[in-house]
Amino acid sequence: MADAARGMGSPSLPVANVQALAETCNTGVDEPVPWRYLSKDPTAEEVVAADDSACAIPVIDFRKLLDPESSSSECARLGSACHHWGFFQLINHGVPDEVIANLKKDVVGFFKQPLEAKKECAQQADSLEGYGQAFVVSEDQKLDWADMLYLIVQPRESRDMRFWPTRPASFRDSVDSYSMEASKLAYQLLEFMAKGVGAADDDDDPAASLRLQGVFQGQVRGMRVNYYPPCRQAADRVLGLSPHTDPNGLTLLLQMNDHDVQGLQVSKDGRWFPVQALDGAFVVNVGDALEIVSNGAFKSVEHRAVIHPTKERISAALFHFPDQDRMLGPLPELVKKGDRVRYGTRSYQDFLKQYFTAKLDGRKLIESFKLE
Ligand SMILES: O=C(O)CCC(=O)C(=O)O
Ligand SMILES: [Fe+2]
Repeated sequence: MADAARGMGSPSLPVANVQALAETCNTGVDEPVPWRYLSKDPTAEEVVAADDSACAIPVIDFRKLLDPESSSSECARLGSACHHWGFFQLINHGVPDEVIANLKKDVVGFFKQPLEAKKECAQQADSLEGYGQAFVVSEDQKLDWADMLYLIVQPRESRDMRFWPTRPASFRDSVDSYSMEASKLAYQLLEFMAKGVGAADDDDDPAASLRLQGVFQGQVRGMRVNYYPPCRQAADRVLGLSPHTDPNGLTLLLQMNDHDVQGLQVSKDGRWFPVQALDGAFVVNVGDALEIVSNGAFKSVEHRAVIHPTKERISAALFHFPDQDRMLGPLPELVKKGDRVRYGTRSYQDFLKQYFTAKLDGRKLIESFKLE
């Protein structure tokens, strides 16, 4: 069931461990950053000032979504955020602080271990699951300044425990609780997102919500923990994650460090908007699959991660995949009255395979779904 989401059959070419490389480069006097990591040209791009709050991605209050008094106006804000930004921050989401704190503690603890200990969870030759790097498909491709730990976390029966750390001792329990809670939240969010589309005459069309939730219910969740080491010499020339869209439906992202180190940037109108992740909030984004099923009402937007010169950053992305054994196309319930069907219908498994093997820039793959 989870093979396509594991990147099975589409492994990444082996490259250096970036945390170890960064230690050498950051401490060595004359240790240059290898050219393959110098992918960014700071003079050729526009980045909006981080402190300009008027430009920030919208903040959605989950409590207001639940409250009948405020639900419909907050749903409309949610729909608008998903359409115009493809991103929002979610506050008052109800995932217990303790569950998040335990995940953070154990994820940080995992990356603190010596390289040899982390390598006990190393990727194997046939998939992307485990500790390593992703999306390296050619020997001359530019590389990301990051390591990752990628695990299929739900449903339980699709877990491959070979890749799950045993240290810190509570790591597995923490990921189990977190992935359960966050998956429940994502399922509830989908209901409000369907309402936010306003596809039916009646905004509260339960058929649209149920249909959208049905695409994701009980399906695969993958958690990718990104470790971005600092880069003293060339922070403005390297990228932690190069511009991409997520191939799944909905992504819930948690920053593991406090707000003093930020790194996520979202593309809008040709400019990069830095995200100031709020402590305890989720950064939520729409992936390719959700853009397709919503017939473009929600946008899967390009984003990237930049690097701090002196401080590490860690984030955990929980990817919610749609049913991998079915064809993916716009849901009739989500095609607005009077609108045309804007995306084709194709095998989602083939889509994922292409995503994992081709390293297509930005929105190239999702654009290929669009009908003229
Ligand atoms: O680290 C971040 O802020 C972004 C992570 C991300 O985009 C991903 O894992 O797909
Ligand atoms: Fe992403």
